[in-house]
Amino acid sequence: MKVKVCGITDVETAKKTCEYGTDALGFVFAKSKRQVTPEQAAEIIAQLPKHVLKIGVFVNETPERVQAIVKQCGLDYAQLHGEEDEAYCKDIQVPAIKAFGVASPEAIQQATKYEVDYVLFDSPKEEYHGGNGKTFDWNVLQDMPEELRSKLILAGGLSTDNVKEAAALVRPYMIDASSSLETDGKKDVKKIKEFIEKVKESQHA
Ligand SMILES: O=C(O)c1ccccc1N[C@@H]1O[C@H](COP(=O)(O)O)[C@@H](O)[C@H]1O
Repeated sequence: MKVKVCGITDVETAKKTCEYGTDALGFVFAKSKRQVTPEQAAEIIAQLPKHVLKIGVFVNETPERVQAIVKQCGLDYAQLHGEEDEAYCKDIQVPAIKAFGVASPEAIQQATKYEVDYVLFDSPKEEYHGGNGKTFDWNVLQDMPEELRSKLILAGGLSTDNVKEAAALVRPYMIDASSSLETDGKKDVKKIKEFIEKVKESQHA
């Protein structure tokens, strides 16, 4: 099972997270406690190994700005975490992940309509569109087509305490976390290391 650590804001944490074996790192360009500028993200990304995926998080941004930031920073994917519709996602012209707030099993039907590389299931939005550290009822994902499951990124309040249970129940392609990997609002490399280990153990469980 793959793992993504989201909300990276400094190069030391990014490098350590790569050393610990993350598959992907997330950089938030939307309104967030973890927001970075394209210039900050580009400077961090330039110092990281190529094999780790770099994912930019956007909320209701213009396609032109998403495309420009993807190019400027060398991002592998744009994570669209707002109300971007099917037409927006079809026309975005960069590799894309569409995020959905999951309140019921209907999220599955909604997600299957989108032509994107991956879908991400998170808890419903609050003050911020994501990164709220809240879980949702994973049981609503029980009857998911295997085709969707194979490109599913599971997020929303995942931590070392609950990730094994979530991974076993949902069996996503990738696990994504941000809030639980912080202490006093800053990424905590000890928590990141433990979390990556737990996810990697999950695939053997
Ligand atoms: O991390 C943020 O601050 C953020 C802001 C706006 C949109 C998405 C954001 N992050 C994504 O939110 C989910 C859940 O994170 P958490 O573990 O519950 O904190 C995850 O996909 C992040 O990529």
